[in-house]
Order: sequence, then C-alpha cells, then structure tokens
Amino acid sequence: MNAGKHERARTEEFARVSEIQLKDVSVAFATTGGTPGSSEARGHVESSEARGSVGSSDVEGIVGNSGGSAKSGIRFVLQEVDLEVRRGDWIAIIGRNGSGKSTLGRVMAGLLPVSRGVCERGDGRVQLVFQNPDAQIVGETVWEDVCFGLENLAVPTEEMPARAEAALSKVGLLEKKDADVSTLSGGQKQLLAVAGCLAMQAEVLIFDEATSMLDPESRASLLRVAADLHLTGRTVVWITQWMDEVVRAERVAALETGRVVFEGTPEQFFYGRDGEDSPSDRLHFAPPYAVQVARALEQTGVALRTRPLLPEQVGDAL
Ligand SMILES: Nc1ncnc2c1ncn2[C@@H]1O[C@H](COP(=O)(O)OP(=O)(O)OP(=O)(O)O)[C@@H](O)[C@H]1O
Repeated sequence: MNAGKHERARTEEFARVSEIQLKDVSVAFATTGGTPGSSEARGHVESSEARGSVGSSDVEGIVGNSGGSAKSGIRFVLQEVDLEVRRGDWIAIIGRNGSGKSTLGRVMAGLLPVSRGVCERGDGRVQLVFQNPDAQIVGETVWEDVCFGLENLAVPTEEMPARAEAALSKVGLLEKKDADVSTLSGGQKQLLAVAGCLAMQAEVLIFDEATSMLDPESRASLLRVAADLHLTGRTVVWITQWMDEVVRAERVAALETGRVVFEGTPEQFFYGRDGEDSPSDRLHFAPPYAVQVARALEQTGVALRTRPLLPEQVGDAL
C-alpha cells in the first residue's frame, strides 16, 4: 500500500471509531481587530447549527497563519493541543479562567476554525450547550424552541413532532411543551438546550460550564441527564471548573494557558500515577470531598483498598 493510500485507510478507520481528533491544534486571536472581509478570518462564526452566540468580541480568529510564534496583534490561546475524543467517551476539560476551555469546545464543535493543525470529526453531529441558559433560547415556547434546530436542518415537517416529543421527554420537559420559555428556571432552560441538541440527533454533546449558573438541584438534574445520555451511547465533553463534576468523567484533560498539561483518568488526576504527586495538587485544584477524606485517612495510617472519588465509594475503600 503506498503512503497516500495507507494514510487514507488510517483516516477512514479513525473516522469509524472516533468522533473528534485534534492534532497539533493551535488557535490564535487577533488582538487589534482581524482582517475584515477576508474569508480566512472567521473567529466569530455564525453557524445555522449554533444555538447561542459564539464570541462577541470585535476581534477575529486567524486561519491559515502558519507562523509559529505570536507576533504583534496575534495571540495564541490554544497551542499544540493533541486530544482524541472517542465515541461514547465522557471527557472532562478543566482549567482556570482564560485557559482556553471554551475555545477548545468551540473548535471541537466546528464553530471556530483552527489556525494550525488538524481537527477531524467523525460522522456524528456535535452540539454545544453554553454556560448562559438565556444565550441559547430562540423560541418563545418550549415547543418552538426545540423545533427551531429542526427547521434549520430542514427536517420534514411531518417528522418534527415525534423528534421534538422524544427529545423533550428525554430531559423531562414534555409536560412543559406549551410553556413560555420566560417561565422556565435556568436549569430547565439548560435542559431545553439539551433537548434541542437531542432533537437534532447530536451524537456528541459539549457542555461548556453548563452548570455554572445553576442552583445545586438544577446542576444535579443536568448531570443526571448527561449521565443518562452517556449511558445510552452519547459522547459527552464536560467543560467545568467543579472538581466534583470531574469525578463523573472517564477521562480528564487539564488546560493551562492553552496547553494540555494533564490527560488521564480522574483517579490519576487526584491521586497521581505510580506514586507521583497528585496532578490536581500540582495544578492547584482542590480535590473533591471523598478524595480529601481518603487522603486524610491514609495520613493517619489507614490502608485503603481502593481510591474513592465519590462519597459513596469511601465505605468500600475501607
Ligand atoms: N473572540 C476572542 N477574541 C480574542 N480573544 C479571545 C476570544 N475568545 C477568547 N479569547 C481569549 O482567549 C483566552 C481563552 O479564552 P476561553 O474563553 O477559551 O477560556 P476559558 O478557559 O473558557 O475561560 P472561562 O473559564 O473564563 O470561560 C482568553 O484569554 C480570552 O480572553
């Protein structure tokens, strides 16, 4: 097989098994206003599939800039990111404010072009749920809102009711289908956004700090819905700063100033690999309660059988 064929076969194989692969991806933003009118400057991407606003600043993403270093007026906010999200994964993306989490989420969703590197997506539809519940509501009623994406996708009218109903029922909002969206709580609005994604048959859901404006009960219910979707085969990318949400993930990628500085399991993140220091300590993320209890027990000489991440796992570890 010649090199070209081999590469194509590998790519096809990849597209079957995987949803998103980022290889050497960098994203730059112009800091002094982009290149208006240039087809290559599309940092503020309007997509018919985007539910909500993507970036509101007057600067624009730079595409096709093959230069490696930041020059005057251009700032790289993601650099050399290699990350693979496989079908059915639940990956948490964490990092401080400004570390590049949302930018990464938007790149994964295809809403933001990369300046350098390759971003490959498999066949599945990728949808984003944004932080601000109000940013992604477009309909006046729950029903209208969930149908909005379907209209954009030109789904035949006769197919819409079944798809909208199934999606609303999945998130527990079917009874509210005629409600005015202004009467929904923040948590219900986020669930409505998820329903919109489901109606559009999203395979990959990217939650961009989607719980950060919610009360504890709404947070828990959004997490439950995400966990349920994951169980039924959806891929979940969960961007967060909450460490007790990180433990729900199968994998964690930590960003620091636009670079991936850790990738591994939550257990490896909070407890360290093979005796190494805990990456969460090194990166100054306070571990969740169960991890703190486990560490305190170990310090008093208690040998634990497992490394608990959730409160309900502490008993089993003793
Ligand atoms: N459209 C834009 N134009 C210019 N700079 C941008 C733009 N969007 C983001 N940035 C900058 O890129 C960096 C990364 O931003 P990003 O929103 O991805 O970080 P984040 O980790 O999601 O932060 P937060 O937790 O505050 O949402 C920040 O310094 C931000 O100011």
